[in-house]
Amino acid sequence: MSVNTAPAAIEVAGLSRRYRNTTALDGVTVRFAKDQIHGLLGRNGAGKTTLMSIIAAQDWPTEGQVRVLGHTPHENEQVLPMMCFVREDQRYPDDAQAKHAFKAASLAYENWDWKFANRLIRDFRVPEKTKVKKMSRGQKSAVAVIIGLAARAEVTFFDEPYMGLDAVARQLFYDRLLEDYSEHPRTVVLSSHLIDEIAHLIENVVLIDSGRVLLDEPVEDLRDRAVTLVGRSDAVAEVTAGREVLNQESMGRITRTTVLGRLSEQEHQRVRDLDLDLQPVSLQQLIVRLTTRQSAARDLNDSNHGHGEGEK
Ligand SMILES: Nc1ncnc2c1ncn2[C@@H]1O[C@H](COP(=O)(O)OP(=O)(O)OP(=O)(O)O)[C@@H](O)[C@H]1O
Repeated sequence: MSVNTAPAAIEVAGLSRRYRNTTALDGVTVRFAKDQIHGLLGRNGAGKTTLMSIIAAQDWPTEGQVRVLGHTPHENEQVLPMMCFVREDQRYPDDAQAKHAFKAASLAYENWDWKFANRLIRDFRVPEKTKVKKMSRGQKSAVAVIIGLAARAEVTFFDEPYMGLDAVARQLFYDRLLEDYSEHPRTVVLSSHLIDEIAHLIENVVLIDSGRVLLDEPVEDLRDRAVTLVGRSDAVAEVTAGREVLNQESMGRITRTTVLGRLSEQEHQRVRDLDLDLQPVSLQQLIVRLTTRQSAARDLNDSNHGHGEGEK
């Protein structure tokens, strides 16, 4: 596994957040490298929003430390304008129209780019003079996404920004994010359930489950953990024999199988001899399987060691 040696934009150590009956974060230690796009993934209720809210200083931890660009973000006037947190349930004043929301953002973020913002407003067809409160869910998401992009904050969090956006608008968001990021590199943390849709954008995956980090790995390494083989069923079965199968589909005599593990040089040769196709692995399938497997192992470990007693 390669180690991410880029300097950290965000460093989180031993972070916990407990509510009365819930432990939303449970000793999270993780770093997000500077000027990269990170995917923050996990099932519903895993703790993604809580983690981003605490890093963005919109919530307080019960325990642990956070540093953003070398500073403690909470009540820190120096760091707060460097961060932009885009969330679906963003509240705006009752009378605020979209143009007021953009104006407020332009004043809050020193790197705000009006030219880019106006282009995005046209692209997403945002009715600027409509009150945000009266907008459709997709239009509200578009307002939030435009602010997140045009702010060009040094650290930007997009918490499931696609909620309500149709397929065309989502693609537009991915395209504009990638284009603008390549011209103006910055640190982006993107939480999403549509893993395969964002797979080409993200360089690093942080996967959390029940408030703990299950996986923190470059996407490239993650993809290397499995292979997908397509071809004659008997030939695919020969090469994949004895391996853990993540996914299998058959149509007539053709089978498409994804298995865990790398192929040896010998196996690669066999793949060529048998005329099989090697295809990229679905990150979504891989992550779903790893989440299920690792959280089951952890639950077993916890029950053996009595972890979590007294919390429920
Ligand atoms: N204000 C709160 N009071 C009590 N419990 C909370 C509060 N906020 C979050 N939680 C709980 O903390 C846990 C983590 O929630 P969080 O919103 O961070 O998850 P998430 O990974 O963002 O989920 P989703 O993908 O569904 O948005 C959940 O069990 C949630 O019910």
